[in-house]
Amino acid sequence: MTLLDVQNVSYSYDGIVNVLADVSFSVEEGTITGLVGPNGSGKSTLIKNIFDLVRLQSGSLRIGGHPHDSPEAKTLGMYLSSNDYLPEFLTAREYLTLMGRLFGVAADHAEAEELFRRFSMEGRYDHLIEDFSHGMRKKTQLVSSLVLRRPLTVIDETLNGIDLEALHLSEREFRRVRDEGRSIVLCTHDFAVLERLADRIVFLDLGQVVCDRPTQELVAAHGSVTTMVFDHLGSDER
Ligand SMILES: Nc1ncnc2c1ncn2[C@@H]1O[C@H](COP(=O)(O)OP(=O)(O)OP(=O)(O)O)[C@@H](O)[C@H]1O
Repeated sequence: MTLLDVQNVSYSYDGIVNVLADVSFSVEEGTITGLVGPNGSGKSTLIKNIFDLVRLQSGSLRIGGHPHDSPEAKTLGMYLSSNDYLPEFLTAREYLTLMGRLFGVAADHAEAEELFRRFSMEGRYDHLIEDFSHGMRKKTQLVSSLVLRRPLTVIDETLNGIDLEALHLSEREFRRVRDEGRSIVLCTHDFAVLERLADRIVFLDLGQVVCDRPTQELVAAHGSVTTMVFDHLGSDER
């Protein structure tokens, strides 16, 4: 079943230049989708549209069949932003409690503490986020998404800044999320991660979807995601 449906979305910040131009794609339940594109291609703008952080100007966006700006849609999707802004005056436990209340679910603190241990943050769950390093904040964001189990999680560059051990664990956890029938949209410039994880790649360039294909098919045709991107960037059609 389709979990996220993006249809003909265009967006302009200034009313002159289209940052997104007629973007359409969909995300099925139980899948990992890689969202890739050069700097400034519109990935974050698209994500902001999906989560109603900027007002949709044209096209349609549905999450779980609900209009993206409805309360129903807003409980289904979680967005991990590319920055590490978290409420510094809360402990990690308080943060997860708060996030759980926003989504209307009870955070499983025992599971979160266990994930903190596995993410090499044992004993830090009751510490103020203010004292956390950049990587620890990123891992706190990841733990919150893993514990709160939203059907759709959009991860915008959150894997930047975490160490290899945490990346290894994250990949394992993301596969578990997929096996449980939930979906992830992973926005990253790390194509090796996507080749290992993503079922499908959506490539955005200059605000348009120029490739939307299963990863295996794409790698079979081009050799790698990097080659596909380089081929496109160097092509005459651009
Ligand atoms: N608040 C804003 N006001 C005006 N223009 C903006 C705003 N945010 C982004 N833009 C512009 O929109 C375009 C797309 O930016 P966006 O952040 O969506 O790209 P991106 O693909 O996420 O880039 P990156 O890989 O660098 O994060 C860029 O030209 C950017 O300058």
